[in-house]
Amino acid sequence: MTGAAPAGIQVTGVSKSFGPVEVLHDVHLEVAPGSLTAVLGRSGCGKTTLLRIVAGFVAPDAGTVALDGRPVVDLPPERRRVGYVSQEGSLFPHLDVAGNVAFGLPRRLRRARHRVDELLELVGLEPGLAARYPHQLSGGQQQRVALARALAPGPRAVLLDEPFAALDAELRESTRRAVAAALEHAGTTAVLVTHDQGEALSMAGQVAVLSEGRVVQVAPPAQLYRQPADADVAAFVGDAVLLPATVRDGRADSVLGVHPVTGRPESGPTTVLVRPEQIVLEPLANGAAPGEVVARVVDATFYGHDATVRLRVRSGSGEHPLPDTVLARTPGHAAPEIGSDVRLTVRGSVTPTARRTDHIPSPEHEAPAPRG
Ligand SMILES: Nc1ncnc2c1ncn2[C@@H]1O[C@H](COP(=O)(O)OP(=O)(O)OP(=O)(O)O)[C@@H](O)[C@H]1O
Repeated sequence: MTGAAPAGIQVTGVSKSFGPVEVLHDVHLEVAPGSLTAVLGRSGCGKTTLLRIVAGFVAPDAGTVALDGRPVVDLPPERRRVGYVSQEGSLFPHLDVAGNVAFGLPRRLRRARHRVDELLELVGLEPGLAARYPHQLSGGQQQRVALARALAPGPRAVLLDEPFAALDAELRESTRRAVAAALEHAGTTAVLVTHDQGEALSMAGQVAVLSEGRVVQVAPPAQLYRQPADADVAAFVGDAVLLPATVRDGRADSVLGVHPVTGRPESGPTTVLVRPEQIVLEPLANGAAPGEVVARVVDATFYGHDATVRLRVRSGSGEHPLPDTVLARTPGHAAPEIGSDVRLTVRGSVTPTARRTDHIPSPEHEAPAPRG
C-alpha cells in the first residue's frame, strides 16, 4: 500500500446538538495509530454523528478533532484523508468493481489495473470479480469492495459505520474476518461503529462504549467484559449476574460463596458481577453438604454449542438474601434437566460493579499498542 502513515485520532471535548436535542456531550476519544477502535452503543446514542464529525461531514458545536495532534475541524472531508464506509457500502451502481475501486485511487493511478487487483486481494476478493457490477455481488462482497475503495487512496484512517449490519449472520462473520484482516494488513487506523457487542469485542483492540451521547468507558475488550464501569455496561456487553455482596480482605462474600475480587476493591457492601459462564453446575446425586449452594433449574435455552440455564437458588452461602434467579451458561451437552436440583460453584474472581451514579472513566485503561 502506498499512502500516508496511519494517523492517531484525538477527539477532545466534542459536543453536538440538533435543535434542542444534545446528541453528543463532551466526548473524548483517543485512537492509537494503526489500531482498530470500536464505538459501541445502542441505536440513537450518537455513534454515527461522532463518526461523521471525525470524517468532516458534520461540524461539532464544541471541541476538536485532531489527526496526529493536528486539528482538522476546519478542513473539509476531502482534505482530511480519512476513508468512510457506510452501512450499505454505497457503491456506484453504474460502475463495475474495478471502476468503483479505481474511483478511490489518485487520478494518475486510475488506469493501473494492478493497483485494483492488489486492493481486491487485500480485502480477500478474486480479481475475477473486477468486471462485475454491484448488483451482481453478495452483500459481503459489496462491503469488501467498499473497503477497497476507501483504502485505495492510502488514507490516514478509515471510518466504518455499521458496515456489517445489513448482512445475514454467516456472511457477517466471514466479512468481519476479511475486513479485520485487510485493515490489519494495510496497517490503517480504523474506527468501527456498531451496536453489536460481539462484533466490538471480537474485532477491536479498544472499545469505547457510548451511552446517550456520552463515553461511559474506553477499554480493551477483555477488560470491558471483566471490569465494566457500571452495571449498565456490564449488562450491555454480555449476560450479567449482579449480586449484593460484602468485600473483606480482597474477597467478596455473596449468596454464591466467597470469591476473590478483580482489581483493588474497597471493603464494605457492594454489588458484584458474575458472568454466567463462571457458574459451574453439577448434578446433586447424594444431597448437598452443609454450606454448598444448591439451586433448582427453572428454565433452560438450548443453543447447540451451549445453553443458558435459569436457576432459583434454594440454599445459599453467607447472610445475603437469595436472589430471584441467576443465569448460568453450560456446554450444550451438559445442560441439566428443568426441575432438577444442582450444585453451584463459581470459577474465577467476581467484579464489584456499581450502579451508574456518575460517568466514570475506566480506571486501569491504557491505550493498546498499534497493531503489527
Ligand atoms: N441531521 C440531523 N438532524 C436532526 N437530528 C439528527 C440528525 N442526525 C442525527 N440526528 C439524531 O441524533 C440522534 C443520534 O443519531 P445517530 O445517527 O448519531 O445515532 P446512532 O447511534 O448512530 O444510531 P443508529 O445506530 O440507529 O444509526 C438520533 O436521535 C437522531 O435522530
